[in-house]
Amino acid sequence: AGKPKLHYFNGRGRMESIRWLLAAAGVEVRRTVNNPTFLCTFKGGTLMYEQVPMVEIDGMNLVETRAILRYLAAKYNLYGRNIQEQAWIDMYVEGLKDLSDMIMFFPLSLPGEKEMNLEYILERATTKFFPVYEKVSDKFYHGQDFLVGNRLSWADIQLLEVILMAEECKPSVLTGFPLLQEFKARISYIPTIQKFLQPGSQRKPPLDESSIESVKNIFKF
Ligand SMILES: N[C@@H](CCC(=O)N[C@@H](CS(=O)(=O)O)C(=O)NCC(=O)O)C(=O)O
Repeated sequence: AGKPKLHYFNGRGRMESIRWLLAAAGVEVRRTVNNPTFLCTFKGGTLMYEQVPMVEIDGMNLVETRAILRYLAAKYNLYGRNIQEQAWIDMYVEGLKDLSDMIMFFPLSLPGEKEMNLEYILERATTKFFPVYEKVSDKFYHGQDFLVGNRLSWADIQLLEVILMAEECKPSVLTGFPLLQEFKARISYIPTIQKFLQPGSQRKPPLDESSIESVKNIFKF
């Protein structure tokens, strides 16, 4: 089967977690189609909700970010060995989605709300979410290196992505979470992930003012 083809604008947004998962699985992608008129080129039913992200893979035009992520996690053996492990992975990735959504939409904050929103993000990250993963990490001292089933899964990849997003908000955000600091170092050195973290990979930079304008123009909001 050919390489997956990603359809999205040339920025992070909802597609970034998909790029992470494909990169961690060592899957090369065909060039991302980020032509601002792409929504129009798919009229007529081949783009289910006429929305992106859309990933062309295995003869399908997959849409809906969570559906795409689940398909890729299962396809590349990153979704647990059984339904119990899958449930643990789901609990971790859905909790992480709540935090990553806050950070993803932060650049779109109204001018007078940026400081308040950032404060809320950091408070949620350090009091609600990171303590959960720090506690889970405690088992790392019992010979386990990963969140679920003692092997790399979608949950580990998503946690690393969100840790780096939170550090972009506040570089010292992991102070007080020594096990998460070790987790970050360990997962970052997995060869496929280490390559994705190098310049020149498919990884996108945080949204800046100019890319926000282009997103608003493409999606008319
Ligand atoms: N639930 C969908 C939402 C997708 C979505 O809203 N996509 C936006 C682009 S973005 O918000 O992800 O940048 C879009 O295509 N909007 C165009 C439209 O809705 O017509 C998902 O998770 O994939």
